[in-house]
Amino acid sequence: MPSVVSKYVDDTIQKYSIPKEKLSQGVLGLAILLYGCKIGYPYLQKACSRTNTKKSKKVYRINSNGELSGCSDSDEERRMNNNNNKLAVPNGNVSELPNGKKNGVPKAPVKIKEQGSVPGVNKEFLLQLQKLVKIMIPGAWSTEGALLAIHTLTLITRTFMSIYVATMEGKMVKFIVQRDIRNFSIMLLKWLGVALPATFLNSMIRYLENKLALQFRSRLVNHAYGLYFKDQTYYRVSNMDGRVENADHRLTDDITAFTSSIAHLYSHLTKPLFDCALIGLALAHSTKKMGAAIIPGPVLAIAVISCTAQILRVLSPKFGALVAEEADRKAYLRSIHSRVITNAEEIAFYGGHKVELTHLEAAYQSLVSHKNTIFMQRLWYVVLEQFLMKYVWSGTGMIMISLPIIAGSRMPGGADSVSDRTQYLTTARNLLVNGADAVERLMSSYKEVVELAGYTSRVGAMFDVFEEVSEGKYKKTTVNSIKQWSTTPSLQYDSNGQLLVKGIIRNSPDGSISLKDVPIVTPNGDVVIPSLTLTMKPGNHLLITGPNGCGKSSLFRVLSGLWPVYAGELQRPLNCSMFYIPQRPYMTLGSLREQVIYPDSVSDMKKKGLSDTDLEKCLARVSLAHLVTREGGWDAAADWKDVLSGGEKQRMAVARLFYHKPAFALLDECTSAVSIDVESNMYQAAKDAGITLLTITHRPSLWKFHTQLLQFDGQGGWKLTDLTDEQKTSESL
Ligand SMILES: Nc1ncnc2c1ncn2[C@@H]1O[C@H](COP(=O)(O)OP(=O)(O)OP(=O)(O)O)[C@@H](O)[C@H]1O
Repeated sequence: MPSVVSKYVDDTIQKYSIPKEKLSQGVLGLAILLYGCKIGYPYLQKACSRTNTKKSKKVYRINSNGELSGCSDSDEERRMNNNNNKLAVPNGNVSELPNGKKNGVPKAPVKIKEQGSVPGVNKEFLLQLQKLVKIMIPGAWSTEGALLAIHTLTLITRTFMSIYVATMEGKMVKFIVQRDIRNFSIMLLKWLGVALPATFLNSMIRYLENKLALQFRSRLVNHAYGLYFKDQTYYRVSNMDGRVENADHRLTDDITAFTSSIAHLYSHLTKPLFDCALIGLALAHSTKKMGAAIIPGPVLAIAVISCTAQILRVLSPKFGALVAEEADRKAYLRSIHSRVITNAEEIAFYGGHKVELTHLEAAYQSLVSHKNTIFMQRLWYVVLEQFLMKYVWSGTGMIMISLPIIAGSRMPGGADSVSDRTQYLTTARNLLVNGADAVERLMSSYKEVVELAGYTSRVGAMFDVFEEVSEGKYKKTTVNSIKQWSTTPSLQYDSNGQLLVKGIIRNSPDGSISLKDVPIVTPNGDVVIPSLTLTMKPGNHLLITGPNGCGKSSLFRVLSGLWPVYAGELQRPLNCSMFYIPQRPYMTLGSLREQVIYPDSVSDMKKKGLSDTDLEKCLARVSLAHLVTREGGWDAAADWKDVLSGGEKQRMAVARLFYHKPAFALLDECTSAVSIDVESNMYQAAKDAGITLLTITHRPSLWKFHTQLLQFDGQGGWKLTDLTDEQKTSESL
């Protein structure tokens, strides 16, 4: 491959009659040009380090005018100490309650940002980018590697074509001035002949850029989904950890923006670099042909480019941080929309549309005000950029191309006829326009690089959090006061006050569930129960009671592995031996069949050798057999969340129990909307199927199906007793 490229370069040099001995001078010009870029580079670095000196825990707030403003650590600390105004937004972030209204509209929530660096072009950005590139391009022989190679080749070919066209135009003008109609006509035909491949190449560049972006996106999305759906990470990211808010937005919009940005930047950076190099050579050749010295022109250009780069460096806004903040606010607005859609019925019953509207308006206003800030900053930056790059550079270009004409005639061997000068001027002007365009694109790419840093920071941070969370490393801002009994000696904290996961989880040898000195601790760090010790053997049906918020459901979360075992030892059978049914039943997408077999797929069902007749029996046990005819058969698909009533959804969830037949059923008030007679039938059927019940309930009618009673007192205490026949019958009454 390199030999092909070098042969092509050699051929081209020969074709454009660039004398080989003069090549070194061209390369010198290029080196000076690159040196200019090197001068510009510290500008990037300094800009970043300036940004990074502001690493402090920055708090953004929306003031009463809906504008964005920052406040210092001390401001934030003060607010952190004042917990009265706090509310936890759904994703676990801490927000400030609207403590005042302006025109009846509450202030938008104030988000406390994770401590860390502000996105910018720095070492962290390069490391994150490197990590992401490794995911997007797994190897040189991958599809992405091949696409990248073709893309690069297309970009180089396009540059050669631009030089060729510029030279042709120069010759055409020369033939016009010489009144040489024959040669002019031949040249015109050649020029038209080149137009077709040139336009194809332009379109190809755009096609390859889009194709690359999509290919990168697919790689990242596959990698992200792999992490997100590994070990219940999707649950832990939003419940146990507070660093990634609105993971849905990061998985969709942010990944798309990142991949489009990087694919665009690749062509936006590489093509101008090729352009600069090859156009520099061609310009040097034209200048030499005029018999003028090569050096003064490029030196002048480098000096001007360096100066303008310095000016732009000092005055450039922090686009990376602005873009990251914009993505944050978009994600927040989207999450509020999703809440309205998810809870539409409840909101409609309450007539809560005014409150929801004010939340939406506040979130939208916060996004609009931030966008206005960006537009404003861009306005002034683009004015400056355009002035420097269009006018200052054009003036410099005029001087550059006039120098050989003014000085050329005095040099021995310089071409000096009017037609030669015209040809030189046209070629040089075209080359210079292309070259200036390339340098302008390089300079303006800085803005895009900084924006890319914003997306990289969001996508990279998301992957880091996914990886850490799947390893059980959580970080969450805890604002609740730790309850008194949290000083349990078994809990261990690290130097940052984060709880350490020190408990042991083992497979149970005899198929029972047992806890030994296991505390129940919420993701906020609250210790709900300091230490719990009990054993549940198959056939021992356990009833769990206690006041609201005492930790009943939390016990199930620990048993299912959603919450960590911070201390002690948990022995449990394999996860497939336990089946959890929540109070709010979940209906999946798909057919009626898929509702019963969830979370199995139809192919899992076939592998198990089960048929629709078996499923019908499952439905019959929860008195739902009529659903098959009512809904139009097993393949009927609907939005089951809306189609089924509350009680029907709960019964459907219990029907899954009869399909999966686990050893233990963890029933969390899962029949609260089911009539008492059907509920009793379901419990009896479950026991008859050999399923051991662990039931959380406030209904006395269910006591008779159990053998043991676990009572929480709401103060961290608990009591485990056997249920006597007398208790069962008296409580059932
Ligand atoms: N995801 C969470 N993040 C932080 N705290 C939580 C979370 N889930 C539950 N908690 C807290 O843990 C405590 C116990 O909650 P749990 O759901 O176990 O109560 P419960 O006994 O099942 O109550 P109820 O009878 O009302 O269902 C409560 O104080 C609750 O606020």
